Amino acid sequence: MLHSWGGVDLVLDCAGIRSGKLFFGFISYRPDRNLEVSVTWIQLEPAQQLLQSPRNQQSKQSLRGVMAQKINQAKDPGPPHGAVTGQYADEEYFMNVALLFAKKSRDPKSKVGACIVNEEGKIVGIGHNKMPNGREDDFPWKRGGSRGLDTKYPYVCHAELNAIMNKTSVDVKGCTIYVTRFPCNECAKAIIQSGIKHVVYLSKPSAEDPIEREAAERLLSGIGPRQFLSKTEADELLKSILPALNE
Ligand SMILES: O=c1ccn([C@H]2C[C@H](O)[C@@H](COP(=O)(O)O)O2)c(=O)[nH]1
Repeated sequence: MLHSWGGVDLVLDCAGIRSGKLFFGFISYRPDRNLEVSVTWIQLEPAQQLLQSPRNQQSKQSLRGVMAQKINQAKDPGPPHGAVTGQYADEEYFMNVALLFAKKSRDPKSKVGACIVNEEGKIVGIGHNKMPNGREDDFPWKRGGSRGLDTKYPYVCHAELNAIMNKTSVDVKGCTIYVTRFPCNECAKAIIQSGIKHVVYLSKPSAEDPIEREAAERLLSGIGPRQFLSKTEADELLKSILPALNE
């Protein structure tokens, strides 16, 4: 995509999200000089606003996080929250670890996985939703609106809590938690109390209990949870918003 601006030809090359804001990178190119002069990051608008704009409703599902492939191709200007060093491919890797652990869950309906990563980019905790240790066969996996004693809800230990409890480091202060599902309000409290500073989640299914969801949102608002985007989704997002930029 070639644009001309003040005698400089600009090649739109990459885009990404930093701290919940959507950025576009332009590789500037002067015909009289060498290719690739610089990469500039321009903040456009909060990503959530972009997701909600009617123009982008059709791609709402795909507007869910980071434009990973493009970012991987670009030189990484730094970690999104100061939590992960190195390339953005790390993000995909950590979310995949969380997904791998979700697979271990015996919950027939909702398998959740979590992976805690420290500021050096090392995994220091993993967990999935499971019944309490040693009591794995003692409680039902049944669902039920009433959430009574014959359902899983009063017994199951959530993935985030397990990841925190399973930590291999002294503490998880300043860490990032990659979790396959938006945390509930109880996990939000555990995340905050443990000192985890960043939350990256994959899916956000509609909540059974809107009060609990709202509480989770409020609790995590200080952390600014961020939704993860796969490589494919990132490319879709780029494609879907390019026409709008060219209007
Ligand atoms: O933050 C969360 C929220 C939920 N979970 C677990 C607990 C249960 O095993 C399922 C939720 O069951 P539904 O059938 O989808 O109601 O997910 C968790 O680990 N972390």
